[in-house]
This record gives sequence, structure tokens and C-alpha cells, in this order.
Amino acid sequence: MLIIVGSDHAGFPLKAPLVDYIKSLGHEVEDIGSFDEQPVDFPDITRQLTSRLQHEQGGRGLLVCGTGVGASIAANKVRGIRAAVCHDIHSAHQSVEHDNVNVMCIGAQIVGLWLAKDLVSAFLKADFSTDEEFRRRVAKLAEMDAER
Ligand SMILES: O=P(O)(O)OC[C@H]1O[C@@H](O)[C@H](O)[C@@H]1O
Repeated sequence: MLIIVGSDHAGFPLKAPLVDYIKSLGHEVEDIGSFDEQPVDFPDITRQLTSRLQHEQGGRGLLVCGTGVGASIAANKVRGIRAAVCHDIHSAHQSVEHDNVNVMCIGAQIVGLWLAKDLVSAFLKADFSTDEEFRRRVAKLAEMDAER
């Protein structure tokens, strides 16, 4: 799977080792930056990542900012993006299985590297359920997307 990864300055220290980790799981990684801790606004990096992801059917995104919150707010403003802050393992996989989340957001000021790796692993292993109830709900999200 192609995983597009991005961070702002606050997320950079955690993003860097996660890129290597995702590659070690056998995924292709596209790292859109940041590549240092120079201040950058999270909406800018989020816009860059989500516009790439909109053209990558089946791809997923990982955004790292200070708390994950800013990036998730920004990502959810983009059509076709379903982003969630996940700082526990259950949410990391259930958000994909039930809600077809395609961008996981994590906070470098909140979680350490070892938990972040486990979160990423759970997120990437998960598949969207084929159960009708989950498909129906996500279809309703798509309707809301189309109405904006
Ligand atoms: O480094 P500063 O600007 O203090 O804080 C940036 C973080 O604050 C929140 O908006 C985001 O999580 C962002 O990563």
C-alpha cells in the first residue's frame, strides 16, 4: 500500500523514524515533509498530503503534528478524506474497520515512538468491514461530503 506521510515542525521528530518503520512493514512511503523543525503551518502540510491522497485510490495518509488535532481538523475539510486522531490501539484499527478512516493523525507531543509504531501498525493492518451497517454509514459521510 502507498502511505503518504507528512508532519509539521512539531511532528517532525516522530515522523522521521515512523517513515523507516512503515517501510520496514513492506509499504511504499511518500514523505511530503517537513524535513526539519523549521516552523510550518499544519494546514499547509495537510493540504499537500490530502491533495496527493485524493489521487491515490486505496492509499492512506499519516499526519503527525503536536497533538494530531490540528491536522485532523484540516484533513477532514477535504473531500474524500476521513481523518481521525488515534492514540489508542483500538481506535487505530476500529476507525478503519468501521469508519473507513484513510488518514490517521497522531501527536508527537502526546505519544512516544513505541506506541506510535503500534498505532501505525494497527492502522495499516486494518481493512474496512464489508458489513452493511458500516458501508451504509460511510456512504452517508460521502453524501455529506458531496453536499458541502
Ligand atoms: O509549535 P507550536 O506552534 O507551539 O504548536 C504547533 C502545534 O499546535 C497545534 O496547532 C498543532 O498540534 C501544531 O502541531
